Amino acid sequence: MDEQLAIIVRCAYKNYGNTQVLRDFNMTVPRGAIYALLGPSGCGKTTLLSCIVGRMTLDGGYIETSARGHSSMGYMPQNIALYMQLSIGETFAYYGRVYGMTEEAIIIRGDILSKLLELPPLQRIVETLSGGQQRRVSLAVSLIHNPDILILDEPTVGLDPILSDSIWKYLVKIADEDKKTVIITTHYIEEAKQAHRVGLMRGGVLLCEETPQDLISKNQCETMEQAFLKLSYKQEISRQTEDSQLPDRVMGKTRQRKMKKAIFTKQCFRAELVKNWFFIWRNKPMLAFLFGLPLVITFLFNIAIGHSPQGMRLAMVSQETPNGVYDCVIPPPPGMGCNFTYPLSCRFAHKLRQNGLELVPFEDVVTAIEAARRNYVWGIILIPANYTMSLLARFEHNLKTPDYFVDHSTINLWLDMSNQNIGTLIKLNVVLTYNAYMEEVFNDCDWPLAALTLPVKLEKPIYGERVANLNHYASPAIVLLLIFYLPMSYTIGVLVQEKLLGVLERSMVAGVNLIEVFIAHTAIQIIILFFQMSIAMFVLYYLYESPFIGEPFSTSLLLLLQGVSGIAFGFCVAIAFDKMLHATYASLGSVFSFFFLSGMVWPQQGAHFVLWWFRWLVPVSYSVEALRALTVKGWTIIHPLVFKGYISVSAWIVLYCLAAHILLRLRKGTFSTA
Ligand SMILES: Nc1ncnc2c1ncn2[C@@H]1O[C@H](COP(=O)(O)OP(=O)(O)OP(=O)(O)O)[C@@H](O)[C@H]1O
Repeated sequence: MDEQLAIIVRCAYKNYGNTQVLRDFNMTVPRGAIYALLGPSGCGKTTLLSCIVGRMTLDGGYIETSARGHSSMGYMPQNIALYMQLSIGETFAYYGRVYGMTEEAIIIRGDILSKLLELPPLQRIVETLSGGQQRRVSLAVSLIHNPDILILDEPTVGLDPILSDSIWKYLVKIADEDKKTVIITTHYIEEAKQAHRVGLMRGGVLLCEETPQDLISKNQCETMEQAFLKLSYKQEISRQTEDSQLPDRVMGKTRQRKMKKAIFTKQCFRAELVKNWFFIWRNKPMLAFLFGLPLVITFLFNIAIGHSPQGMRLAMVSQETPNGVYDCVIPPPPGMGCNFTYPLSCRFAHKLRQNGLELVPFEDVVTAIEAARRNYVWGIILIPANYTMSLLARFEHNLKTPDYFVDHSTINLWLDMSNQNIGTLIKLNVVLTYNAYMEEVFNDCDWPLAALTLPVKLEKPIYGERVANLNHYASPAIVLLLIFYLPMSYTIGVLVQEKLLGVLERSMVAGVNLIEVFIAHTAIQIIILFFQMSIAMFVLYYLYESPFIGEPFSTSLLLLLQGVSGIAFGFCVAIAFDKMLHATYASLGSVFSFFFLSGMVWPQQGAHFVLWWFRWLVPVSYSVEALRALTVKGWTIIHPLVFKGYISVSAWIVLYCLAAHILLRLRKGTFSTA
């Protein structure tokens, strides 16, 4: 490239779908000149600048610049594109670090720019500044590293004329004295008089490229505005013929030099790390969400799930006593021994009440069933006539019990099973209550308990507890899903927001790459994850005593890996979707699927066989099993089931990173919403 030139654009073509924005566009920017790019709204100025700074790629043609690296170029996008939670000083420090400046140089340069641009005090948070002040900070950011080439997209919009004038004077000074090159777009045609060269653009084509004086004199006009109007009319008249002459798209090779930079630099990583830290620290509601959610969810999970329903109404029809259950109001006398003057049906009724069931007396079964149909009771218990006598006779005659005693010693139970959980729990309650009351009778009478119980003896469980507890079963799944979901939603929220504000793109134009963004983001997230994990595990395993006999380090490592996989998944979603709503739907959809497939609601072994075959495709499936084995069984990483969990979660991290890389390539390296 000619030494005297800073930027050349040749035969450039750019389309957005079917909309052609640049058509055979040519432009030559000399070194040390201010080049004012003028044109009506929508003619393609921003698109062209985006291609020059590398935010977008051309569809045809080529762009060459004399910039040696990211720090040779300063870019001020059209939108404010600033991190709202940072102060002005922190914003300068962030970009200064990205450009590799020393802390001292950043301070000196920041002072110069804040005087020049009349900025508010450096400790003011960007969010609290007016629109005009934010625009000036944005301009200062593009100047912080004193670049050789400045690309400014409408820097003077909304500024008062005196300030605009001083900015123009500064630009002229750095161009004349320091040989800096400036490309500036503006809607204020007259202010462009101070530029060394003016390019008039219309409909994606450059109409002319002259000095302001030549533009006025060659078109025999008095002002630039008149010259622009004249050229626009000329173009309008000859558009038909021009259109047919210009090819729709150049088929030749596209050449757009990407600025070289190492995959990972300490300076960008540090800048990202500090910026992320300030973002979280300044965002108190976000902090409350990050630390409050694991606490609230695990707490709610424990108080809302796994407990037996209380006060369930059960109709009781007792044919043993003249007034049914009304005769059972008086509790059994204490220490009555093996005495059956107090009916056994009343003893059973009393025990059922003790175990949380509300018994509603009914005279007959038909009315009771009617009550169940009206949703008044969950079931009906029928105690037959002569129950006590028949039961005793059954014990006495055993295998030779006459049918009458068999029928009259049998309690009938009808249940409303429309709610499977409540129906099953009432059934279990009635059976367990029956066993307990019978044990009492056998003990009172000194009869052998072995004659009562099933000839199957349940020994102490090898792992877990004697009575299965749903909460304890689901704890590993809930903690794992939480540790996946929280970093994922945070990553998606932060990155899509940064995309929408244009700050991520600006950082990337300044030289940050997504690997640095990912690593810095993950580093901060790991600190947060540590607290989130501790909170969730404290509530589940300490406060609500879910069984934990495992090794804390291996457990934390698995959870940490799961958290990192959540971050990586969040990255994929944030790259794939530009709109917050779409990203939210994608994340919610996946978390819901993981929720069902993790075995939290129902054991994975009970899923459809197709799901069982493909459960390796479910990112949390093996890790939940591994976590259950780690916590309840106390197995270690050397056990194949636990090892599989670690391998699975690590493989998913790699897979998500690969998917993010492919998505980014498909998007031609841009990470923008444009
Ligand atoms: N992401 C996009 N998808 C589709 N069309 C787009 C997209 N971005 C811009 N355009 C269209 O491309 C054309 C050029 O847009 P561009 O922003 O480059 O214009 P501009 O000259 O900078 O306008 P202004 O001066 O108003 O900022 C416009 O017609 C715009 O509607």
